[in-house]
Amino acid sequence: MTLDRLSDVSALIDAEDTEAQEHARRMMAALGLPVTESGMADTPRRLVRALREFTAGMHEDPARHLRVTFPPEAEEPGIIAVTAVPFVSVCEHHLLPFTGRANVAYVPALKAPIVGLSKLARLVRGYAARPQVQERLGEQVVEALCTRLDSVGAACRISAEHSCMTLRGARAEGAQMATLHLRGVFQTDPVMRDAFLGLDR
Ligand SMILES: Nc1nc2c(ncn2[C@@H]2O[C@H](COP(=O)(O)OP(=O)(O)OP(=O)(O)O)[C@@H](O)[C@H]2O)c(=O)[nH]1
Ligand SMILES: [Zn+2]
Repeated sequence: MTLDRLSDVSALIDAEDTEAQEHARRMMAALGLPVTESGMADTPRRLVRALREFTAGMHEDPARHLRVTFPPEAEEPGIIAVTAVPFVSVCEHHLLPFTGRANVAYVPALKAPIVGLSKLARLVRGYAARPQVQERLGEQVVEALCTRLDSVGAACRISAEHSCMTLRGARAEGAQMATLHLRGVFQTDPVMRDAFLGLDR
């Protein structure tokens, strides 16, 4: 098959997922869902595709985005941050989506290279595109900023709504999970920590 058309690519992905679609169809049937009715006949395929989309980052290294760097623009690097980065993830317990926003910051070492702004957003969204728990997501973001960049500190604050808690189970509608990960100067210097926490106020 020549992959010169989007529909060809689509067909190839579906062919690879035949087994998953069959399992999805059986699961739905076992749940008593009317999977043979015309409206739902294509639902196993859509379900598998949706899960593929939510977990597309599983086999990639999101920290690769930090490889493209620029020379520093300022003598005193200070805090470099992106706030309100939106992301979608799926909790590893239920495979149900959780959606939220992250504030991400790092402080480059003196004269250390910096990264483009979008790479911080790509980092968050890349780690989010996996079965996750929010704690690990925040941890992975600061770990990457500390180990892949020449930085003296990194921070990540996430606020997210977990549909497994808000739409089912506890049904705590509107409840948000908040996590905060601080490393380096953000941990040792209260002024830096407060500056980070005050970024979107
Ligand atoms: N700490 C943490 N917990 C999460 C996250 N996402 C989902 N959970 C929780 O994972 C837990 C799984 O608990 P279980 O008791 O095994 O699952 P459950 O029977 O579906 O529990 P309920 O959701 O209380 O109905 C639930 O309390 C979820 O709220 C996350 O990112 N971090
Ligand atoms: Zn869950």
